[in-house]
Amino acid sequence: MNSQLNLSTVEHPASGQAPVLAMHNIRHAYGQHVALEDISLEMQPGEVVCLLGPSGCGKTTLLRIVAGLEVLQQGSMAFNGTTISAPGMAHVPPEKRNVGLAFQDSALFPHLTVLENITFGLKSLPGRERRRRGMELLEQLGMKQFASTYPHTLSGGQQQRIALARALAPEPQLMLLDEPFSSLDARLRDRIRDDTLHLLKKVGAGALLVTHDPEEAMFMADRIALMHEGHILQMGTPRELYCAPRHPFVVSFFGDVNDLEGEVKNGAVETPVGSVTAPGLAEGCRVQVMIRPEALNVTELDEPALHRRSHIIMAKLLGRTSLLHICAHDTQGHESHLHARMPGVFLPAEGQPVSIQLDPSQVFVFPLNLVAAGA
Ligand SMILES: Nc1ncnc2c1ncn2[C@@H]1O[C@H](COP(=O)(O)OP(=O)(O)OP(=O)(O)O)[C@@H](O)[C@H]1O
Repeated sequence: MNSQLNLSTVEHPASGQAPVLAMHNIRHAYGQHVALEDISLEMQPGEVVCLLGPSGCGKTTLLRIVAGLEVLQQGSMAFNGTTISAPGMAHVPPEKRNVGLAFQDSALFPHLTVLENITFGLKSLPGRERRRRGMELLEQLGMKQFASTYPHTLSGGQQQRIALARALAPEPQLMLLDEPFSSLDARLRDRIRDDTLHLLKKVGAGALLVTHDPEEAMFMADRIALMHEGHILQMGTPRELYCAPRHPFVVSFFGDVNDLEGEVKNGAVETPVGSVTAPGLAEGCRVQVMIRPEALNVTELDEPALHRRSHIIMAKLLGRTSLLHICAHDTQGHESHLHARMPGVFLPAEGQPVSIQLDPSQVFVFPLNLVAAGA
């Protein structure tokens, strides 16, 4: 980092080691449109953090602010305990930030060999050392044999891996990746993701990765920041977000869900698939009950088909699981259309009466009409 820049230092007595990235109260607007509001986030060295959320929620804007491609408007940001952006400070350009950038369409230099592409950012090192570092990265990617070939002879996936190695070569304190796998077909994407994760962990680089794919975020991330309309709605490990979501949006973003309404009576809510506890919610409170399809364990009943019993509407094989459409009845006879997901091939006939057991760990209760952002 440029020592001539007037950078102040932030102390982090709790961990002893300053976070590789610390952002506090970032706000960013394009004209009248507020793209980010009240964003605070810290990353520890070597940590992979995913910015996850639907299109337009502000992921790329946040990454661009970290990279220095957008000028910070409000809030502050520090790298390794050194404040790099804050009100009144001069903008530090991307090339002075010691970050590695890998974007979806990161193009390689066509007139340079693979090795020359990788060592492009290592001009300050002696020739032998540059070559050693470049070959080491190629070896880690299993692509040593391509050192002297030109990019146009490589497949899209191989080019993607070389672009990643080029960004990693100067040993940046932080890698910034914006949907780096989205231009690849599904099979290749899985492999490159896997390679990328192992390479990041092997070299110990921290990475901030943008994706709109929850499965990709869970695969890659140590922690996920789930964004919605310019806010971070919840930040935590994949397990925390999936198993202890703090907002209905977090539940529904991770997949299909049965969405029911009810009222808290004696600390619980009655649903067509049984009673669900509602800890911390007031008596009489109207609630949203979100039940993942995996929470419903369905068994066929050896009884005559009767409409007023819960029964199968349709069953579809999806591959590793079967999706059941069920007409479920509560004790008052109200009907609900529910989805259940069962492992393997389980395809009961239409009209088959069923009983349904509920796995409470996959059921989430929230006060009705919880406002999305900032809740
Ligand atoms: N240069 C710009 N000028 C004006 N508005 C912008 C600009 N860039 C982004 N926006 C708006 O800011 C909001 C956040 O955009 P951003 O690209 O950060 O979202 P995103 O979550 O990365 O979306 P996507 O996944 O589609 O890339 C959107 O409403 C977008 O239309």
